[in-house]
Amino acid sequence: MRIDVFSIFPEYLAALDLSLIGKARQDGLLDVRVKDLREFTTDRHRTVDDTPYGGGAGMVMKPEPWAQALATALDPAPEGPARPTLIVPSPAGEVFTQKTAYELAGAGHLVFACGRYEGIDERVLEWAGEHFTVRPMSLGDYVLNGGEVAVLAMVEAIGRLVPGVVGNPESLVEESHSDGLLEYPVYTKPSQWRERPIPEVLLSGNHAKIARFRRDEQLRRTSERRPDLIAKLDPSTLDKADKAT
Ligand SMILES: Nc1c(O)cccc1[N+](=O)[O-]
Repeated sequence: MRIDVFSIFPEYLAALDLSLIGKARQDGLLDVRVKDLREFTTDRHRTVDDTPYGGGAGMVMKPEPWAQALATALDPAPEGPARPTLIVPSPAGEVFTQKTAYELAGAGHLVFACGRYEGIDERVLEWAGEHFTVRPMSLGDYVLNGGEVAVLAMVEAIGRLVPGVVGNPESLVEESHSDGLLEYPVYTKPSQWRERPIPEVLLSGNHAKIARFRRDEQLRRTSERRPDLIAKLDPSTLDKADKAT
């Protein structure tokens, strides 16, 4: 998978050189290219913003640097009909979820445009629609100063699902949101810590009982912390035993 990221703060994306994503880049599983938007300006001040038409506070990102930058993500031209997906982190975007991460993990080429200030001139997204599948995307309903933090989160969530990136694919199965529920609590040695024991069933060696305990904990946690997810559950994901809970 090729991933292009454009930002006026490319050093913000240095975290993509680390850990799992960093290793996937070294192994050639992810081809991540971070570029400074200011490389695509033409004036001596490397200007990327200007005042908003219609007035209002703040500045808006100029269209031409973005068009020049995004055009480099189209080189070499996509093979066949598949168009790169342009993700624009924005509070006005669709909500990014684990389902989105799985969907995008299957894409061949993702491009991320990190907006700053009051945002990117809307005509950039209109122009980009001729060359990309454009998807404004939000991590949640809160305000950030730019898209870089969101890109770090999305690239990690997507990248780890690309085959070969995570050593043991099994570890992807029982995670929060992988089955629509929150993950169960985990414990490790010592079995007694500051007068706190671990749930006894985990020492039983009875795999069926342990599985039941973990499933019950998932349902309990999800009901307590994210009742909205329970409402969304596909009834088929609840097996007979769950229904008996
Ligand atoms: N919420 C927000 C923002 O305020 C600015 C850029 C990106 C996001 N987001 O992805 O959630």
